[in-house]
Amino acid sequence: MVSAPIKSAQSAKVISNAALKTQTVNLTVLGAGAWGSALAALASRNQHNVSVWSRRSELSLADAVKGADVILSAISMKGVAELANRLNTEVAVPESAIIVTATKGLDPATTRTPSQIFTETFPTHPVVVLSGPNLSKEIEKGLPAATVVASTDEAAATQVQTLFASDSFRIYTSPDPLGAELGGTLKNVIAIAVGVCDGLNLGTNAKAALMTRAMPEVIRIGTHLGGQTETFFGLSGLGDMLATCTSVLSRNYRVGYGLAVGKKLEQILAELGSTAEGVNTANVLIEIANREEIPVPISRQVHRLLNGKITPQEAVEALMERDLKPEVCDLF
Ligand SMILES: NC(=O)C1=CN([C@@H]2O[C@H](COP(=O)(O)OP(=O)(O)OC[C@H]3O[C@@H](n4cnc5c(N)ncnc54)[C@H](OP(=O)(O)O)[C@@H]3O)[C@@H](O)[C@H]2O)C=CC1
Ligand SMILES: O=C(CO)COP(=O)(O)O
Repeated sequence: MVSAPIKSAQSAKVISNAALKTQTVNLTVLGAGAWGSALAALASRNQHNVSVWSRRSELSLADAVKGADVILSAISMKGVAELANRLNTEVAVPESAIIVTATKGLDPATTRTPSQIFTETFPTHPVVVLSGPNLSKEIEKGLPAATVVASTDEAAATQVQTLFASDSFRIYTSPDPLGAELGGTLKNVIAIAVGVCDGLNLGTNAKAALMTRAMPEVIRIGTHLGGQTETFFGLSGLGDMLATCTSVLSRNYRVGYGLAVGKKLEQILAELGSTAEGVNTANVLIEIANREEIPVPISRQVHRLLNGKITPQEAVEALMERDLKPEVCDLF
């Protein structure tokens, strides 16, 4: 399955960033966590009008989205479906507003991605996915980073690109929202596996093998769900996998590391105090893999580990003892 063709015919047109930056955009960020706050700061630095809403804020959702040109959701996956429903039924979303989603997860009730939820809820609005190797703590410090804004509406993707782009945040557009979103989502489960690998001190060879063998697994399930193969080799796929699997800043990596050094999942999550989407994603991913009969050996061991069915050591043994086979990538 491939993504729908892009609506706009501007693919060859080079748009002047300088010209677009002169237009001030009214941006509403929904979610005042680590990622929503970092993205709001990037847009503020570009002189846009930014308001940030969260379920704890005094600002009502209706007031937050009033007059918005762009509405960006950066809340945890568990709240996305409810938020989309509230936006649809309780408030007046401006007709021409672009909806951007920066959440990396799968809906536990329906297995849908955030962009699928927003597209189904707001079929007349352009929906853009923002996803890439973006550890928010580094971005907050102004360290250089790159990301992808992906949409079937190329003009909308270009507008979002301009809204956030700066000398320290380089943004590429893509016509594959599902691929960009799924790369960022599925790698969280792999980051848990790599955290286990490091927590058990299994060495660099093991870590390289794990990340490399994770690629066909991510591509197999990601393409089955509608992403394009090449997207998984880009910033939002391989790029995000490398960032998340090799940084102690990653909360998903820290979940795996903590389990490997003998902590309980509940304790690790309490200590994190923020979202580690890979825990929920592992459950939804295994539901999909079982239903569609897609082999996901690494994610399956992560799922068993998270659900207390095996120890970290047993998870490693289960992976090493699989039948021997040729390397040739069994992508589909
Ligand atoms: N941090 C990062 O480096 C990056 C994170 N992401 C993704 O962004 C998303 C958010 O992550 P992050 O900001 O780090 O997480 P945080 O835990 O820091 O913040 C989560 C935000 O979501 C809100 N939220 C949680 N549940 C609900 C709900 N049921 N209804 C409404 N709002 C809710 C929280 O509100 P409250 O404060 O009231 O609980 C908070 O504003 C995740 O999907 C993550 O994978 C993507 C790229 C980088
Ligand atoms: O998605 C991220 C980096 O791109 C953030 O990773 P964690 O959610 O594991 O911290």
